[in-house]
Amino acid sequence: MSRTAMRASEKDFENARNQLKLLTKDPGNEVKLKLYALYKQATEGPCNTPKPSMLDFINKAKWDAWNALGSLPKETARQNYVDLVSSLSPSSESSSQVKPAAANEKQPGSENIIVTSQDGITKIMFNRPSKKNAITTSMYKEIIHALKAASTDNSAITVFTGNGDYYSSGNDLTNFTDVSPNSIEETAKNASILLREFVDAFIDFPKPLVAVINGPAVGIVVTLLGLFDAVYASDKATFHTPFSELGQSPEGCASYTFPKIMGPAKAAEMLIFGKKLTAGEACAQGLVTEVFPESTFQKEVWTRLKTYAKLPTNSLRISKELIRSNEKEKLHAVNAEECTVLQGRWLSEECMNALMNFMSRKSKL
Ligand SMILES: CCCCCCCCCCC/C=C/C(=O)SCCNC(=O)CCNC(=O)[C@H](O)C(C)(C)COP(=O)(O)OP(=O)(O)OC[C@H]1O[C@@H](n2cnc3c(N)ncnc32)[C@H](O)[C@@H]1OP(=O)(O)O
Repeated sequence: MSRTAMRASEKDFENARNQLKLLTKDPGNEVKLKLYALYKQATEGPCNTPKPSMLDFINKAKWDAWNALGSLPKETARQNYVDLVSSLSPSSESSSQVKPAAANEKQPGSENIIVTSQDGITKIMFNRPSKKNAITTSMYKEIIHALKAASTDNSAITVFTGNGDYYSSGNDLTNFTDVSPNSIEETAKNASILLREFVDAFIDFPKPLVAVINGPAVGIVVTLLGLFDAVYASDKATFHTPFSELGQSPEGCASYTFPKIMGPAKAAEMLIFGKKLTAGEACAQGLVTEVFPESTFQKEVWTRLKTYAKLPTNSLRISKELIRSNEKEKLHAVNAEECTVLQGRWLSEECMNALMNFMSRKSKL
């Protein structure tokens, strides 16, 4: 994807407002309501007016759309507004990146992350099977962008999955190996900033987020699961967070979500001692919603998700908001703390030795 994650400035926002006035084609009521809601959220914050009566249809629809954004931060609303306007303008070079979802529409980007929208579901797929779907620096940025686009597209739910035998082997360990000794500290700082923004995008994601775990999952793709609303796993999936082995520490808010989900003792076995769980064990501990036999996994899960995606979209968002909103501030604080700690870990001898071990194993030294 050409556009990396950005924060829209006041100027971008103003430009988007002007660009909207120049539209020649009516974008339709649904999009207009989204624009209205994002504009109000960006300028006034969360919905702060009394709910109109049931019979005041137009104002009620506007109020519902604004209210559905819950506590979405003003900055995110501003960015989403700019992205949505840009997607409506035929002259915009980035228009295809953030279009509202249409049937079987594939969004362009690098081939390592494939984003498609169909049947009310936006699917974000790790597509680097020869490297077990390890996540490169540009993939982190593409995922942030894909989540921002999915938060305002027409889909009801957003699903992550992997192509090939792995869901993902987590962070690409070579992200850190091409760094010159003089720029190690700067790289660690930049990585910490990117990681924080990446995890923030999951914390703030307003629609139901589902993981379809088609195979083994390692590292950050496991820790993030505590921020998902449903996790469906094939019985050949495993869940592994080998942070101590790598001289690192947990991220993705797992230091907070895992003890809450599975209790501190089980969380410690995973996050401190790196115990790998089978899908059945992860389900018994509450990290996974349901496990399916590999032979029927894809069919059963996608059939179910298509049914869920037909549910009223505002209701889905509002229910998610009710479940998650009280935790958001805490999660952002946990994320910030984990990223600061990791920044220090990446500079440690323990971490550098672990990366060297991985590289020497690769080069068969
Ligand atoms: C500004 C700087 C940018 C910074 C970017 C932001 C950083 C954010 C960091 C967030 C913190 C995240 C933490 C984690 O995710 S920790 C987990 C990291 N992952 C691992 O430790 C897994 C490492 N891989 C393995 O152990 C094995 O490969 C695996 C068990 C997954 C599979 O083993 P198998 O024997 O079946 O297959 P191969 O090893 O032969 O793998 C096939 C090829 O794929 C390459 N591969 C696999 N995983 C990774 C990986 N994580 N990173 C890089 N490369 C990977 C493997 O090397 C093989 O490649 P070749 O065919 O070229 O040898």
